[in-house]
Amino acid sequence: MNEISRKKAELRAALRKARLDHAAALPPQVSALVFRQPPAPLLALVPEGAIVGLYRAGAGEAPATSYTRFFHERGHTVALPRVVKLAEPMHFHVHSDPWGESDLEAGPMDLRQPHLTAPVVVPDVLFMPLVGFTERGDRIGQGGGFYDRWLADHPGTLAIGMAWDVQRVDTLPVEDHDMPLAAIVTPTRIYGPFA
Ligand SMILES: Nc1nc2c(c(=O)[nH]1)N(C=O)[C@@H](CNc1ccc(C(=O)N[C@@H](CCC(=O)O)C(=O)O)cc1)CN2
Ligand SMILES: Nc1ncnc2c1ncn2[C@@H]1O[C@H](COP(=O)(O)OP(=O)(O)OP(=O)(O)O)[C@@H](O)[C@H]1O
Repeated sequence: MNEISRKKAELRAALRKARLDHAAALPPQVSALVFRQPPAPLLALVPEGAIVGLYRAGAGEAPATSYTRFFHERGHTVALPRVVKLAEPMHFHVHSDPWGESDLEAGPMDLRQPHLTAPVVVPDVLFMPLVGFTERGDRIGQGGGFYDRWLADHPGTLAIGMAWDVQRVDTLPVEDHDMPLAAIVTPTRIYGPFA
């Protein structure tokens, strides 16, 4: 492992803990209100008819289900990531039932994901979970490289991060393969859109 990877692994562990502790400490009446619907400056980044990729949050992650239902109700095709093996790329599959989630199955890491049979799509706008971020739009994720590889393969997609405020750090080690974000939303702020 090189120096940067070691540093990233350390940061990831600390930030994952901060994220989990923060989410667990939120009073239910607060968690019910945050990330309810995308704020107007973010909505302006989502063209009519755009395919919108989101995620099914795991423990501690910023919840994305309300945004998913919101875009689905507005007539957008919504999609969620599906991962099979670490070595295989992640794909986005149509999520047809954001209210009942009857179209999801158990995936790795306790994540729920669409079945293999749901159509694969390429989101125009992608809301993604962060482990850490900077106010300039640098990000660090779970460490699988799934999002970095997917974004490298789909440079036309606009990437928006969702996070708790406690996940912000002053600087992150950046490697050549790291793909920056177009904007970040937290319960209190919007960072970007970056030019
Ligand atoms: N909500 C949500 N969905 C998401 C992500 C995410 O961060 N959040 N992902 C963001 O990437 C992808 C899933 N990421 C994954 C990352 C690692 C492994 C994995 O198998 N890791 C270990 C096993 C660890 C364990 O089971 O405890 C391994 O290295 O073998 C699987 C999926 C797609 N969906
Ligand atoms: N475009 C790419 N092509 C090939 N490998 C990549 C690419 N992007 C990232 N990787 C590999 O993925 C692994 C994890 O990368 P990194 O530490 O940046 O994770 P991360 O940004 O936290 O993960 P993610 O992108 O899933 O959120 C690294 O071993 C890296 O070499």
